[in-house]
Amino acid sequence: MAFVQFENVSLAYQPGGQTAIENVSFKVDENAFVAVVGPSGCGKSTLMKLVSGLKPASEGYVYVGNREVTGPLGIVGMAFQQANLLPWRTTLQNVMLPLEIVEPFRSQQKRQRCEHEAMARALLAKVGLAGCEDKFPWELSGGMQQRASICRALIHKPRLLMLDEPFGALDAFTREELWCLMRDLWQSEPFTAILVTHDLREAVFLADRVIVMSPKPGRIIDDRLVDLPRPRPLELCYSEAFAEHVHALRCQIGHARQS
Ligand SMILES: Nc1ncnc2c1ncn2[C@@H]1O[C@H](COP(=O)(O)OP(=O)(O)OP(=O)(O)O)[C@@H](O)[C@H]1O
Repeated sequence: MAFVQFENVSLAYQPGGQTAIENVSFKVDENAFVAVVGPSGCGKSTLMKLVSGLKPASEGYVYVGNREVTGPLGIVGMAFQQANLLPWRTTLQNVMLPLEIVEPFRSQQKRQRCEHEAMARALLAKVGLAGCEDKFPWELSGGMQQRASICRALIHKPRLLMLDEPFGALDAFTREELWCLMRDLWQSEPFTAILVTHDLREAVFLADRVIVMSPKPGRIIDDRLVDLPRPRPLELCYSEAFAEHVHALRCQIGHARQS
């Protein structure tokens, strides 16, 4: 079985109401990087809620790690468009938050406080935030906050990372910097990643596959293999092969919106 598996999944937010996503089936292998794109309102965030167990399916089955998802999963890390750091906690304390909640770290908290803190400091250093451990979120730029939020999503070494537009609110240069950061984090210690994005270049740069969804109700209309070699330098974004992938995705979404 694949690491994430959807079998004929539909979800209506209101019982008997219109379906947000309909009859969706796909598989994601362990340690793959998959992007989900589609027009606004097609159900991308809904898909994330179903994978992470925040919403149950109205019909069909969702499996993660060979088990049916029946509630919120501890093996998931999440990052969103807003960094959502807690303003009363320092950067280090924000990054350590999942270790206070997720097992087995929660039970080890008192005995292994020093080890946990060292893990958080090492991760912050890896994303270029050494020296910011004691700063509060409002003392960090948007890009730095998002780096910290990615550390918080990864600190408990989740097997699955869910990314819902994490770079959407950043300027173009910072966004590209964070693409490279995400690429390097994933390559150095692979995890399964599902990225929701409106940015087709971002999807092609980071993902092995791009799933394209139709407008409401969301259905999968394409599952595109991105066969660009890894490791991928930023310069790849200016190659013909890269442009072809982006163009094909743009055409598909354009057609889906019109129909
Ligand atoms: N909590 C909710 N209650 C009722 N309807 C909802 C809820 N959340 C989302 N929807 C509806 O489900 C559909 C899919 O929404 P979703 O947020 O998954 O789309 P999306 O593709 O992520 O959109 P966007 O790209 O604009 O962020 C939309 O029609 C939306 O109005």
